[in-house]
Amino acid sequence: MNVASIVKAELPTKISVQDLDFFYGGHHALKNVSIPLHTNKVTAFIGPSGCGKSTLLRVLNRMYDLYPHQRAEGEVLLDGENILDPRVDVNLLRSRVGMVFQKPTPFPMTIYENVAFGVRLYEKLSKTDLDGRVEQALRGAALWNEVKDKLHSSGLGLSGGQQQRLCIARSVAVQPDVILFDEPCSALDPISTAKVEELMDDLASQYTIAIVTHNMQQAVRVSDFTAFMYLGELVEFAETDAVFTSPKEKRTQDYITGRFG
Ligand SMILES: Nc1ncnc2c1ncn2[C@@H]1O[C@H](COP(=O)(O)OP(=O)(O)OP(=O)(O)O)[C@@H](O)[C@H]1O
Repeated sequence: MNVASIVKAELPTKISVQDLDFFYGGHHALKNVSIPLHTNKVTAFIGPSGCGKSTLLRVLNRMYDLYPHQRAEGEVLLDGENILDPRVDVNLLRSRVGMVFQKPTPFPMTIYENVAFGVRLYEKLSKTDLDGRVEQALRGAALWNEVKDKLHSSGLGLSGGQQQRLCIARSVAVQPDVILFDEPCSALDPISTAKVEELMDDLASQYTIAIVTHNMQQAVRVSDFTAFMYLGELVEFAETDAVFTSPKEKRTQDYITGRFG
């Protein structure tokens, strides 16, 4: 079934995944997945452990390239260009499609350097422009007010929630088109989680966002669209309200009502 066709066709699409298969050696982890990520919308990926959510996210910025024996087949179009094409510059791709991981992973350097580091890889900015970019990114990640007086202290001295927002600032600083969040709140306390969720809403005005989450309430709170995956297949994809109030597939219904997973 072409589940993606159910969704409003008129919305602009930033990423279009088409007939994607993914293999870890002999293990077929994604099976014929087709799904759009609509521009400036938040798409949540839900489903039981091992269904392929993180794998799909890792395909979207070719993270799997770092590992031998992992391979993707099909097409992933970013603004119409197939990013699975071996000729694509993966460094450039990763500057356009940023990723925030489950555990905050600041570099062992100052708050300022954490944010400036990626920018320096891609652009040569004057000191004033770089300072401006760092401030803008920290503001964008709702962290500026908490760190503006200690920009030259270590990023590792921040709380877990602040470290995660620092990682978001690091992604935002290189001005990507898309940000991928892989369970970004699972290591955070409820207050930090609320801050990151609130932030996601603001970020969607500028970026296209995909988030993997085990927390269904979180998917409802933060996303415009929800994709339910099961055993490597995309079972259902629709507007979040529709998925949670009137799922079309029994497996989705069973999952969201806690019958498995
Ligand atoms: N490095 C790997 N080598 C081999 N198989 C892997 C590897 N990483 C994941 N898999 C397998 O691929 C499938 C999909 O895994 P994936 O991590 O994408 O699932 P997930 O839905 O994100 O799970 P979780 O919710 O537990 O994070 C699983 O069967 C998993 O065991």
